[in-house]
Amino acid sequence: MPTSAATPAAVPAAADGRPEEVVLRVEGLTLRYGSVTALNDVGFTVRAGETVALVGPNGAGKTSLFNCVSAFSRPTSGTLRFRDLDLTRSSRHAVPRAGIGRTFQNLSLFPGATVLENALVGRHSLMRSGMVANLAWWRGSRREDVAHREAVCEVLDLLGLLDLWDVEVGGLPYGTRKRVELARALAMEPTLLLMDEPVAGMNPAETAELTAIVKDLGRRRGLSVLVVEHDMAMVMEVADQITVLDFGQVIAQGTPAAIRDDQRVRDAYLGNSVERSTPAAPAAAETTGEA
Ligand SMILES: Nc1ncnc2c1ncn2[C@@H]1O[C@H](COP(=O)(O)OP(=O)(O)OP(=O)(O)O)[C@@H](O)[C@H]1O
Repeated sequence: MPTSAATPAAVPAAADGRPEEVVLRVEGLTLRYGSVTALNDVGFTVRAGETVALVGPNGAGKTSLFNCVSAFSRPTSGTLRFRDLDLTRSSRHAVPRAGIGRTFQNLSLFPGATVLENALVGRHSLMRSGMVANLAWWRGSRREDVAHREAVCEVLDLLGLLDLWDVEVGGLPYGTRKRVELARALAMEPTLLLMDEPVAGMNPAETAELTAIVKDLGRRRGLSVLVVEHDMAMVMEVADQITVLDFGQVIAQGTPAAIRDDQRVRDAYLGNSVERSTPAAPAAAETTGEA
């Protein structure tokens, strides 16, 4: 599986201390829906192995940005590059094949299929035939494709799902189903994982479990992650960098410590919730204007 590079070699660092290799570059991104400007001149980067969080109040533009990165929406102007791929010109089908995986705010699993079958669907971008055909094939065939199954079982093991491989997804608790969805995204061997509100609707134990998994993916396994999340305790725990949007504009960027101490962010969004949910801040780092 993609994350099998369990302990990545030391990553070359840029002058700002962040990894040098840029995986996702967003520059001057603007998206208008008629008279509504959902994104206005947004810029940031996701570097190799980094977890970058996008936060902001309702309507700030987070989903609009995710939709641009997934090629579900075409930006009005600006640059959006995933490695060498121009995402402003890509079809949405090209995005997973290029190495961008996604989990959704609302679960989109096959409830009558098993954990293994659902995760195997994530391999479809690595196969020649389509997703539904693949699902039917896996169910109907006794022939095993060892490489695909082994890769998926490795992902299930990583996410604590291996014991449940033959259980139908529909009967599983919500938090477990969210992990199955993550397994499906990881099974496609992404370089960049987009996570849309991964802990929304989870109880505290499920949230803690998923938070640990996301940290592990980014820090120990070298996966780049872009996460939208309203749970600021989770964001502060997993993020290397945070970009804060308000009314479609970037109002702050930087490390969790810097964001926590940024007055504009406090005024616009965080209020006192961060103080309640995170330990006392160390001396504030500078927020960066660049990504
Ligand atoms: N299809 C659309 N047509 C018109 N306006 C839209 C459309 N989608 C989003 N918007 C507007 O764009 C702005 C940004 O919305 P978006 O959903 O991206 O925000 P968000 O930060 O994801 O909010 P939330 O946290 O509530 O999901 C909002 O003003 C929203 O009403």
